[in-house]
Amino acid sequence: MVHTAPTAPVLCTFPNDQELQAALAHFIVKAQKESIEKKGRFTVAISGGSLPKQLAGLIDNPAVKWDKWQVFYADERVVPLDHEDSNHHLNTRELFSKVPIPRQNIHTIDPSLADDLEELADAYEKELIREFAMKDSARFPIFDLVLLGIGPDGHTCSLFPGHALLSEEDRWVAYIEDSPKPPPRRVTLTLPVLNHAARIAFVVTGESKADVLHTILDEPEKGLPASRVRPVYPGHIYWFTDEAAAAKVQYPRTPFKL
Ligand SMILES: O=C(O)[C@H](O)[C@@H](O)[C@H](O)[C@H](O)COP(=O)(O)O
Repeated sequence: MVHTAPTAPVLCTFPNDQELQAALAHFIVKAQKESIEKKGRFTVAISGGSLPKQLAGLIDNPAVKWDKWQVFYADERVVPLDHEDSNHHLNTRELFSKVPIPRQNIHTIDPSLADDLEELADAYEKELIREFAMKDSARFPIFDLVLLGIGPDGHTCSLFPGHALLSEEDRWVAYIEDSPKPPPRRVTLTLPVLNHAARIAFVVTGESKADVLHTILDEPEKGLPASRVRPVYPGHIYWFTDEAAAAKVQYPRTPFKL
C-alpha cells in the first residue's frame, strides 16, 4: 500500500527562548547530518519576521557545515537586498553575517527585475530548478528543511488567508502585489512546494500568537494558510513554540527528544 497521507504535526513547547533556540539548533543539525549523508548537501528555505533571531543556536556552533547549505527564501519582499524590509537583509544581519556561509550558497531574488514581478518570480523559480530539478528530477523541489513563522492572521510565507495564491497547484514560486502585511509586493514559495518538503519547522513565540496557534492546530478545518502546510508522506512537520504561544492549544505536546 502506498502511504500518502500527511503525517501529524509534532508540537514541542519550551519554557523560554533560550531552551527553544537550543532545541531548534539540535533539530537543524540532525536534519543537516541526515541530508549531507544522503545527498552531500543541505537545502533550506527560510522566512523572515522573528525567525532569524531564533536561529542563534547555529552561531558559533561547530556542528554546522555551512559550506553544505543551499539557502533559499521561503518568501521575500520585493525591495533592494540591503533594504530594511528585505528578508535577505534581516537574515544577513541576524545570522549569515555571523557565520562562515559562502555567499553563493544564499539564493536571493534579483531585485533588478522588480518592475515585472512575473519575471522576477520566474527567475527565482529557475534558480530553484537549477538547484533541485537537475539533481533530483522532481516535480516539486524537496527541501530538506523549511523554517517558517506565522502571522496573527494565520499567514505563513506570503500566503495570506483567503488569497487566490492558496489554490496554486503548479508553480514553485508565485508573486503577490496586494499583501495585506506591508510591503505589498512579494514573492513566495507555493503550498505544493512547502508540502513536498522533507521537514517543516514552524517557530512561534509570544502571547500575540496564542489565539491563532489554537485555531491552526485545533481547528485545521478552518483552513488558515498555516494549517494547510501538511507535508505529504514521508515529510514531517514540527512546531517549536514557547508557553505563551501555546497557552490556548489543546493539541497534544510531545516532549522534545534529541
Ligand atoms: O516576510 C514575511 O513577512 C515573513 O516571512 C512572514 O511570513 C513571517 O514569517 C510571519 O509574518 C511571522 O512574522 P513574526 O515572526 O515577525 O511574527
